[in-house]
Amino acid sequence: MTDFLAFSDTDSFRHKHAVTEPLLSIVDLKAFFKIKDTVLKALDNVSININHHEVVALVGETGCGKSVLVLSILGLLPKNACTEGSIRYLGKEILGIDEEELRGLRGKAIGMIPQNPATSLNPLMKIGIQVMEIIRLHKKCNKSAAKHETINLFSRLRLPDPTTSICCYPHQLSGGMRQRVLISMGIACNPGLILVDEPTKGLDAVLRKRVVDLLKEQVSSSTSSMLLITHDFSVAAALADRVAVMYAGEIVETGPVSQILNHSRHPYTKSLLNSLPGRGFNSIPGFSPSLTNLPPGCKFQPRCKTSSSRCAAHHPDMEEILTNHFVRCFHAHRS
Ligand SMILES: Nc1ncnc2c1ncn2[C@@H]1O[C@H](COP(=O)(O)OP(=O)(O)OP(=O)(O)O)[C@@H](O)[C@H]1O
Ligand code: NI
Repeated sequence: MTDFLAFSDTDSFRHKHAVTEPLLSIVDLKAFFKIKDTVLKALDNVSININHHEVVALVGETGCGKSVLVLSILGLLPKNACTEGSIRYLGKEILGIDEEELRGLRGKAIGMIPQNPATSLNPLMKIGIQVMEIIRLHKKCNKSAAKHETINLFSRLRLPDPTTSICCYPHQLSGGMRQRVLISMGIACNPGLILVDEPTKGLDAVLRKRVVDLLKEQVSSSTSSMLLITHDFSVAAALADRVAVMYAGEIVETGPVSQILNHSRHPYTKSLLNSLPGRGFNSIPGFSPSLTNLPPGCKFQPRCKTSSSRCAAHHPDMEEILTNHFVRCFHAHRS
């Protein structure tokens, strides 16, 4: 626990370390699930940095490993998972640290806004109490100060009538309100890094815009960085500085948001963008490979229209084709 005292004062620690090192640095992260006699490779050598005050969007089809990446950062993977590699937060290794140290990290240094508002709140507890508990745990403040902060947070997130809504139970709230309660829990302690899993999933257009605006406000009014998982490129476009595209457990392209949206070089990213309603609605033929039986060579090759024999035999490395724009494709230069 002592090792992580630095996390309890993230801003001053961050100041000392200036911007010389990333806030979060993930290097060659692997995550496997053992299922009977087979091994499912959910993450395969994932490397990604998140810099200070930066929003990185992680996009990719269902099952490609986005949530597993977020859960591995917080040490929340189930027991049948094995991990290898390195995850450093402000220079300290956090992969494989013990539960007590993780508790000191979660919520305070790294906040999480989980994927499912319907199952992520305790149905038997008033929502105000659930938020106050996080504040009291990490800020070591008394009940009335935590209550005051919770009301402030709720009004910042425009939950109607914050002083009465803190006494509501989750079932008394609409889906959009529950989503805002989860956002308030994720940002309650002003963490250095906020992990946000599909914040707009299942919301209508109006609520989607409201949630995006709230997250935008949080990023601009604090020093937080964000790892944002989304299927929705418009959410990435509205919030992210950088986009990382995942396919079958690995990152295949990363770059500044405008570069990825307008000048992507990986055939998978291009196909994803072409499958958007505004860009032709062309679904990607074929399916993602089974993570228990991955093809040799490039994992996208079986679905790729521009592949060559080299792609089927060899696995491409990430290559920087323009400043800060990395692509895992032998043919990135030709497009
Ligand atoms: N507890 C588990 N045991 C076994 N396999 C798992 C477990 N959790 C996830 N997986 C597998 O790991 C892979 C990645 O799952 P993950 O939930 O990270 O996908 P995702 O990219 O978040 O998808 P979605 O967009 O649907 O949320 C999937 O093949 C999934 O079936
Ligand atoms: Ni997920």
